[in-house]
Amino acid sequence: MLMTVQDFEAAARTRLDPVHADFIAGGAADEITVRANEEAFRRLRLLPRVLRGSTARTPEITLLGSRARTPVLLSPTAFHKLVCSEGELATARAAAAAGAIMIVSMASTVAVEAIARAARDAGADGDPAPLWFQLYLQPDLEFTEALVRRATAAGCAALVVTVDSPVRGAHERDLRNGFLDLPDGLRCEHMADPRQDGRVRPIAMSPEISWEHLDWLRGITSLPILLKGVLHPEDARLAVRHGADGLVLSNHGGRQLDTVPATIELLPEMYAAVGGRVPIVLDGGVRRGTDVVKALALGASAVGIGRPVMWALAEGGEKGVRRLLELLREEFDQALALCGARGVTDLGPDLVRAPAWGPAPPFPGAEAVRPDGAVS
Ligand SMILES: Cc1cc2nc3c(=O)[nH]c(=O)nc-3n(C[C@H](O)[C@H](O)[C@H](O)COP(=O)(O)O)c2cc1C
Ligand SMILES: CCCCCCC(=O)C(=O)O
Repeated sequence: MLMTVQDFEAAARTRLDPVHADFIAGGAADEITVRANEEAFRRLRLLPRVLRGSTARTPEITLLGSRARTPVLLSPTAFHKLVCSEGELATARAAAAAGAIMIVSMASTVAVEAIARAARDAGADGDPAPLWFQLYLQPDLEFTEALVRRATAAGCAALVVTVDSPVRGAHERDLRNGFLDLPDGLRCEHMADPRQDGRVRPIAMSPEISWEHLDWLRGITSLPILLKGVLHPEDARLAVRHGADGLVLSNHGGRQLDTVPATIELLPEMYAAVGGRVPIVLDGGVRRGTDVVKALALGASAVGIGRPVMWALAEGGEKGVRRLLELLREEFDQALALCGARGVTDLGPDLVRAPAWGPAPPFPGAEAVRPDGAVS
């Protein structure tokens, strides 16, 4: 029985080609950050309030003009057809049914126009949350602009610009497995270049990209822009100054620079840096409803999930992703109730306890300073 995100991971592993399972689960280099993301959530403790007389609870949020029935977003993940023949169409239908914002990856294996149609059709009797579109800014600005226009025309309500990828992270599992390209028959639909008879270009991850490119993007679109992958508080301040409307506090699920901190550990500092001026979406290691509560309590406006969506899609296609989103909603609702909260606005940092780090051990050979300041 599929009761937890972990169950989805185990079930997906039995269905997936092991090379593809590694592509999804893997991260950069020693995968220290991959593990850190989940471990950091596990280390945090919740301190609930009692006797609050709360009855109706609502998980709803409005984020940069997008209304959603859950604070759990689908972070952008590439190549859904690798794990399910319907690919992003299945994911979009499930997200629409759950009223969850789906961030379409620029590296999707279905075009954004078709994804948007699937979401609209699936959400017809409900209230589908809008799609957002993720972008790697390409040095070829004409191509980038055309893609922004396409996503906008398809109805995407925000742009999520991934900024943590001046080069690709060292995905050592993929290198060992020889997984260097999509299998025949699959392609990144958005990289087909109309100026070159539909030839599919590689996605450029370019160290040339700078704040000037963001300024350029700000000038060509009125959609809200979120920057995904800002980790340094000074960059968060710069992002606000350059007109970003939101941040996705993300370390790319540990797939770019290994050994960066867990995102949940960085959240209080990032929240302080932006001072509530723009919303923060956090992703990386969110696996439980209690993780959602912890992130929102520490200042996130919403959270994103990456790998769990791929596992659910591999396990059960559209139905699998629907079940995943439902189980996270149930867990989140139960955690809210147990915290004595009615909704996201009742959550604050007073509900979270972090373990004390304790004093760092002295460097080998360094003089030890005693608590009274004396040097031994
Ligand atoms: C298989 C896979 C593909 C991904 N593709 C993209 C992508 O195309 N663009 C992007 O910005 N991030 C991508 N990411 C990163 C996710 O958006 C997200 O930051 C990360 O998965 C969150 O961590 P989690 O997997 O622990 O939930 C990908 C992650 C995975 C696992
Ligand atoms: C060269 C294609 C890269 C697609 C982007 C996928 C991604 O971000 C990942 O983490 O994997």
